[in-house]
Amino acid sequence: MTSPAHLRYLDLITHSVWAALALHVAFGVFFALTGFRDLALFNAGSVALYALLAFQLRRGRFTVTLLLTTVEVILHARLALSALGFESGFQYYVFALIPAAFFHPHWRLPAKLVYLAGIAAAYATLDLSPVTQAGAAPLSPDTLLWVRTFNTFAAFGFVAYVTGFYSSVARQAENELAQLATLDPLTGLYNRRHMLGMVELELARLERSGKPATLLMADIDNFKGINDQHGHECGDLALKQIARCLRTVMRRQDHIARWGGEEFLLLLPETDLEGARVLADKLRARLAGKPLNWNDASLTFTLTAAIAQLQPGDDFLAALSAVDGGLLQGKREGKDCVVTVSALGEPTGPQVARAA
Ligand SMILES: Nc1nc2c(ncn2[C@@H]2O[C@H](COP(=O)(O)OP(=O)(O)OP(=O)(O)O)[C@@H](O)[C@H]2O)c(=O)[nH]1
Repeated sequence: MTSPAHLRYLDLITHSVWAALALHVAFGVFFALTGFRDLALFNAGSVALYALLAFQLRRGRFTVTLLLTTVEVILHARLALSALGFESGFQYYVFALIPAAFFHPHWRLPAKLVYLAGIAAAYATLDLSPVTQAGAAPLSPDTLLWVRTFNTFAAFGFVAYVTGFYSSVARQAENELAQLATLDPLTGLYNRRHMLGMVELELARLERSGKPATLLMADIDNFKGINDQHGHECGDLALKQIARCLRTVMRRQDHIARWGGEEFLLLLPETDLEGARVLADKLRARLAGKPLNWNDASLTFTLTAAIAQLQPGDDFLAALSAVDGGLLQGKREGKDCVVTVSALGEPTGPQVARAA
């Protein structure tokens, strides 16, 4: 039973118990100094309770902790209000119990609603009782103002802490979801779906600006042999390193995705064929210069690439199939080379270049 939600809640409850302990020490001293002996004694009992709860929380018993805390908060509020009156603001702490119960990771909604009804009823008895309204021995107006202000800030502070805690959890979860939706989990590069969105955007830009963009498809040579000889774990590590390598060579505005197993698609905005060829050679040189050390072996990689320039009005799928065809041609002609094709699929210029 150690799900992330469980661990998060345990964190929250642990911080809250320590905060409650500190608060009760402070109030214990205050009540002792102002002559409220009963309240000081109750605080001493509360400090002992919170110390015990902090200790047993290590075993993850947060339901017991929440229920005992609830009883303590309500009894304490009752006692303090009976002594000092409703104006002292000790009832505010009851509100701080609401988020603590609603974020409980194992309680279902009906349990939360029952709990909520229970603390609402307890609050109503505090609110409606003449004893807790008046208080037996009210403080001086100045002291009362200080106590109420302090209680307001402490209770609001707690609610703000819980809300902030869970809003940062929600933000983190959103970021993780966004990453899952856009990134390839192994290499951290864009996934195919996100790349299609980027392509759409770049094509729209290309239509407006008229500046060329180039598509570059790269495939690692003989990758099957890496898996077969050194295992899948080595293959995965190699892919990660290759992805890092490719990314360091590209410009910031270039886009790269893991298109398939050991196949990468790059979209290079404002880059013509000549620029793409230079980049492809840089990629090949960088790969050659970055061997992967695996056990006693030093593994070097080569890639075959195909490039096609996109003009305004070009169809992306046709260009994609053109670079796919270019790749096949490069593989047939010995790999470790760059093949230039037109977006319509006909080879243009020097078809296969090997200079690194
Ligand atoms: N470790 C690992 N291997 C992968 C992954 N995705 C694809 N592969 C492997 O990549 C290899 C691709 O094999 P092929 O398509 O024959 O390509 P190749 O061996 O690179 O041959 P050429 O492309 O002709 O040079 C297969 O063994 C796949 O299992 C991955 O995520 N991790």
